[in-house]
Amino acid sequence: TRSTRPQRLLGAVQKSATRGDPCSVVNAIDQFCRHTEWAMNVGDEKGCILDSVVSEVNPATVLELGTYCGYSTVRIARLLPPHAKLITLEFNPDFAAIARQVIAWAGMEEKVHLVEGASGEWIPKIKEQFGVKALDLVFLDHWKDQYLPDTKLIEECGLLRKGSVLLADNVIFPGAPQYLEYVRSSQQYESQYFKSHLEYTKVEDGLEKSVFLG
Ligand SMILES: Nc1ncc2ncn(CCCCCNC(=O)c3cc(-c4ccc(F)cc4)cc(O)c3O)c2n1
Ligand SMILES: [Mg+2]
Repeated sequence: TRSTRPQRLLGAVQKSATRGDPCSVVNAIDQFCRHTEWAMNVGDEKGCILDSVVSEVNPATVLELGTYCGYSTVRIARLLPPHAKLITLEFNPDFAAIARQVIAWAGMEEKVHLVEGASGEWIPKIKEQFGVKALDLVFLDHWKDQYLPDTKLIEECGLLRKGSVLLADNVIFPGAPQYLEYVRSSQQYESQYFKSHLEYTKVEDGLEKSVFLG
C-alpha cells in the first residue's frame, strides 16, 4: 500500500539528515516540504520567529499541543538547556509514531516527553504526571478551534505563572479567530502579532505571542 506523507517525510530525514544533529533534521524537513511535498510543519520562516521567542523565554518547561511529525518539537528542543522539559501532545497515533522517530534521529529524546492523547484529556494531568509547577512556554499548533478551550483549561488547571508565554501558530490561516479575540481583549494577557506566511507558501499567516500577566 502507498506510504503516508509522514512516512515520506521521515524517509527524507533518514536519507538527508545526520543522526544526532537537530539542525540537519530541521533543514531536511524544510527542503523536503519546500521542494518535494508540502506538509503542515510550522516551517522555516515562522520557525525563526519561534526560535527567537524560545531563546527569549529560555523555558525550563514547554508544552506543545499538536506534535505532527515533530518538526517544531525538534526546533524547540534543540534550543533548550540540558534539563529543560518539552511535553508534546499528539492525538493521532500514526503521527506520534513518526514523530518519535524524527525526535530520536535528532537525538532530542532526553528533553522530550511525547504523549499520545487529546489535549483536553491530558492538560489536567500534566502537574501530577510530570511534576510540573508551571508552564514557561506553550506552543499551540493543534486543532485551531481547540486553541481557546484549551487555553482556558490551562488557566483553570493553574499551569500559568506571571510571565508564562503562549505562542500560537496559524492565527490567520487556517485561522483561530475566537482565540485571537480572547487573548487580545483579555486584561490577563499582553498580546503581539508576528506577521509571516503559511509554511512554504506566500499566503499570509502569523504567530500570536501572548504573555500571561497573572
Ligand atoms: N485536541 C487535540 N489534542 C492533541 C492533538 N494532536 C493533534 N491534534 C489534531 C491537530 C491536527 C493538526 C493541526 N494543525 C493543522 O490543522 C494545520 C493545518 C494547516 C493547513 C492545512 C491545510 C491548508 F490548505 C493550509 C494550512 C497548517 C498548519 O500549520 C496547521 O498546524 C490534536 N488535537
Ligand atoms: Mg501549524
